[in-house]
Amino acid sequence: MDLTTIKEMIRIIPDFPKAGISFKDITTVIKDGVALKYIIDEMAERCSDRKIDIIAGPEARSFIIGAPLAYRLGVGFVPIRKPGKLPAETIKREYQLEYGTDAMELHKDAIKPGQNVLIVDDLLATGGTIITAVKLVEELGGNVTGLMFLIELTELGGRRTLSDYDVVSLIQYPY
Ligand SMILES: O=P(O)(O)OC[C@H]1O[C@H](OP(=O)(O)OP(=O)(O)O)[C@H](O)[C@@H]1O
Ligand SMILES: Nc1ncnc2[nH]cnc12
Repeated sequence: MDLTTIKEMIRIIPDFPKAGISFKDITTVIKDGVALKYIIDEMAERCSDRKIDIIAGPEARSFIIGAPLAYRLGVGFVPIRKPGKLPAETIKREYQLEYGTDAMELHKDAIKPGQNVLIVDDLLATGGTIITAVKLVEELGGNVTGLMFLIELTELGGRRTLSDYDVVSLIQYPY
């Protein structure tokens, strides 16, 4: 298995969920056990020189990658969720998507001040989702040590939005 093969396994759906969006569908990767193990191991490898106390990731697709990566690194995983899903006291922020607006919440006791937090997601597009996740984590006093993605859409400016942070992506699309 290698990253070229993983890229070939990603299914591209034109005009989903609306006209002009070239949707990168990772379900075709994660249904393959060898491919899923490979991407998690590859991410773990790229974390080896970092201090990570906990991983956080935004609903929903980051959960698929973030939880096994946390297990592999022997740390915990914290979900950042769409409004109304987390049951205890939360903090909340609104953000813009490539195709709409939304909001996310984080439990107030999810991160301890000073904890080193790796934020994970399946895909970096405009960076709107992840910068919101970063702000939520930082609001609780977390130290964001890195941002890890399976896919980066390089022409949508995510890296510019996240220029203060260490961004790692396994697969890039110039589209
Ligand atoms: O960099 P951005 O422009 O913010 O876009 C990237 C985000 O968009 C997708 O999630 P989506 O909001 O579609 O939600 P889902 O994970 O619940 O499908 C993807 O999983 C990222 O979280
Ligand atoms: N083009 C895209 N494909 C899959 N997920 C996305 N999230 C934001 N943009 C996306």
